[in-house]
Amino acid sequence: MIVQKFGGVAMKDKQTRKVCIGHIKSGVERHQNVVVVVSAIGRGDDPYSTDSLLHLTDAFSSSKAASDLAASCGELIAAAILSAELESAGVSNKVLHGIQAGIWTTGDFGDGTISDIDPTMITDSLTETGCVIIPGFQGMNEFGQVMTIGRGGSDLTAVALGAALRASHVEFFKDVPGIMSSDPRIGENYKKIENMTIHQLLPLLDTDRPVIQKRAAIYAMKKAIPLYVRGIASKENGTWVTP
Ligand SMILES: Nc1ncnc2c1ncn2[C@@H]1O[C@H](COP(=O)(O)OP(=O)(O)O)[C@@H](O)[C@H]1O
Ligand SMILES: N[C@@H](CC(=O)OP(=O)(O)O)C(=O)O
Repeated sequence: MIVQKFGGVAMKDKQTRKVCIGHIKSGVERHQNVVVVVSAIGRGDDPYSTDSLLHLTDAFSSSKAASDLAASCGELIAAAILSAELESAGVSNKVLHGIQAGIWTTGDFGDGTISDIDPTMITDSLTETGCVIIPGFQGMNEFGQVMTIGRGGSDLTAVALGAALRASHVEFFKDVPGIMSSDPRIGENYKKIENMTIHQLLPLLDTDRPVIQKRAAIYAMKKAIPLYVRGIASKENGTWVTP
């Protein structure tokens, strides 16, 4: 089995999600079981993006628990939409969220840490359907409260699930065709890297908008999970990142 992660850009609109559905179909055909981790739709001011949800009221500064609960809804909405669109494309699937997903967190609201994963419901569901969708960026603390795990945290959800489920690798679908020698948004002198180690990747992640969340890369290194970073719309090979 593999884990596929689709971020806010991949989930942006029906057009991009159609492309994602093609990747999920191919994933199920090749690997039988695919766990799909989704982020909230879009970025910035887009409706239902994480930032939009966090700005719904300035009173969230008085309740980090309420702020996290609102922020977590972005991934939940994305999971529901993708689930429906997959069904309508003939791909049977199931969404697991909250306690069902078995992701336990500790630490501070807005910046929690994954403390444990109980993958029982995911593995049980994979006997019924080849595609299980998990909203990224969140888990539940010991009091049953929803907690988010830091910006860009769906990458960590994907890697942690990959480790807990012993996935062969975790695939990330990005708006770039792979990992470049430097951020293509910043300069022009970059080239795509075909293969690299996670150790080599880490220095590239010390930037405002890293291609993968650094915590997720460190988790993958500790748990020895291979990563494959590829373009959403690109036919070319992506970048393999090995432990
Ligand atoms: N070395 C790099 N190679 C490729 N992309 C990079 C690199 N460093 C930063 N990036 C940025 O990462 C972005 C892709 O990640 P992001 O949009 O955050 O994905 P997601 O939507 O999955 O969270 C690219 O648009 C690019 O600007
Ligand atoms: N939606 C959350 C979590 C996340 O990982 O998003 P993305 O995969 O779009 O970077 C955020 O904006 O921080």
